[in-house]
Amino acid sequence: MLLHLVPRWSARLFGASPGWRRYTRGASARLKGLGCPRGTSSRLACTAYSTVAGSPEVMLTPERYPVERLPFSTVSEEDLAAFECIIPGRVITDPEQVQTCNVDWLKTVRGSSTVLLRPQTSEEVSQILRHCYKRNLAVNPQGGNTGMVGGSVPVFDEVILSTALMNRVISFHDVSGILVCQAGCVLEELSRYVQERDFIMPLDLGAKGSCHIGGNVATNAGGLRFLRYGSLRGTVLGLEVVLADGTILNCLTSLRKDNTGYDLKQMFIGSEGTLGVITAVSIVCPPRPKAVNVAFLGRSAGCPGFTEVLQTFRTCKGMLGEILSAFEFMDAECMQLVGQHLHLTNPVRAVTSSTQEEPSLSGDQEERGSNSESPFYVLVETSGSSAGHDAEKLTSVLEQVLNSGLVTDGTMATDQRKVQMLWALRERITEALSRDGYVFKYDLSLPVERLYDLVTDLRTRLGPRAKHVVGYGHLGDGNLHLNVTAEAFSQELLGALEPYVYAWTAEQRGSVSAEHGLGFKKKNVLGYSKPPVAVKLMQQLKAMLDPKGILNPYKTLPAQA
Ligand SMILES: O=C(O)CC[C@@H](O)C(=O)O
Ligand SMILES: [Zn+2]
Repeated sequence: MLLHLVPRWSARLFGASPGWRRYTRGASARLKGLGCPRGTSSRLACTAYSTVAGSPEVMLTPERYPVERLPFSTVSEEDLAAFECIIPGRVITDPEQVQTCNVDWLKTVRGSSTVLLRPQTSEEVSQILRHCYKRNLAVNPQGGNTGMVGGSVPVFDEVILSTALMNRVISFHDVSGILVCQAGCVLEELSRYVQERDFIMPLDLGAKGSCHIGGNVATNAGGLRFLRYGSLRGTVLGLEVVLADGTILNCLTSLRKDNTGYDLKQMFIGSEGTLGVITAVSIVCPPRPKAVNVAFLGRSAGCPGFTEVLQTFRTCKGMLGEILSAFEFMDAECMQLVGQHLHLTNPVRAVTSSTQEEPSLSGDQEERGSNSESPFYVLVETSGSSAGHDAEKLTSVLEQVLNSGLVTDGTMATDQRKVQMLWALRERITEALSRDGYVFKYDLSLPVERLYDLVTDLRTRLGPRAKHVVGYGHLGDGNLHLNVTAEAFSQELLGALEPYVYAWTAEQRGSVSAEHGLGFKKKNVLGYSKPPVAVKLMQQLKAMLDPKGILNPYKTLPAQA
């Protein structure tokens, strides 16, 4: 039986944690002896949570959204027989198994496909697409199904083409760090594989336990290491892609420099399976940092300024230079939600008296802070090659931000387990939000100085209609994750959010999708971030590469008038 798991976000509760330090303002003189080398920079792998099967029914996408089925063929017995010839025993029609792949992990969209195909090779993908193309059957390529915008599941009855069994590492070069693998390799497994060889993957996401590298590339996923290692557009060196008509495009080179003609792979990176099916990836992996340190910082209430968060970022950039590997932020409502739904402990929450021990700080705790909730928290990570040197640098930053009053509380972790615990607070916000109710998600690029204004603006605009309006994200990349929760989906709330959020973003010359792509849910708002000429060119490219429009229809591009 096929068990499709929803994302395995990094998990674990805080427990007693000797070996990490808490800092409060004024404690900087005691910042000493930090910086044990860490064996790895990956966060905790964790238990998967519930499967879709057995959960309450998700509304069918065409019932919730205005979308018309395009005139594709429907899968016949003859088609199933043809698929069975291509991939014997890997044509899944059991409704329960297919159902899992019809629903996105956020449980917000649901297609009605009746068939799931599980090829193992590019040749098999090619034969499947050749058949679908001839028969005018629509295809939904699917990786780990961890997307946020409804791009990874069918809208109607598209054939689901899963990369789950395409999970072989093809080669790894231990001098260059170049990894070549099939598209269905799970990111966390690749991370483990390259770490054993003293490298790391250039990207890391909360969904690493389920997402596939092919899906990461197809959506141009950003994630938690973007600040340091940049976009997949830079780290992916080559791709193998099967085109809509079944042609195999082999651009799976491993060259760092190749200036011969157009860089075709870039067209498929971020195309969300609408231009071709990525079947293999060549990617350059950075050397594994010998030391990773994480500081988690907060501020006491009464100084709610986002300005101080920005100044802290500026200080970190200036003082940490090339070893700064992440600068993430979250607001107090996020912290409240990870506490409420996941029982994670706030490591810098101030307490009212010395009798209120925080178990997570029972080790070498420094000093208590004031007795209030911080309006913002930041997570700063350094990754470098010299443990002592890196810790010294981060310690100086902490001294600086504490002494200047930019932050009032902080904790620093040097060993892997504590680092993972701090990261869990940030990585598991998505999970906490989805336990809070229906989530309206926005993933925006904005000028950093305006990054939080939209959150406060929306709190006023929405009032009690929203349960929570939260802001968090990759501040170092100018990327805000604005999430609004409500008891249930509501057209009225959606109407209050959209197009308002998009128009606001466009006014700042931001992007309506910083890293999640457009998928099904955001395809009609592309025009807020791209001029009409660009949209038209994209539509022409789509028509050229997929003239029948069978690849991931209803996604990424607005329907042509
Ligand atoms: O759930 C979200 O809105 C963001 C998910 C992910 O991109 C993250 O950075 O945690
Ligand atoms: Zn993100």
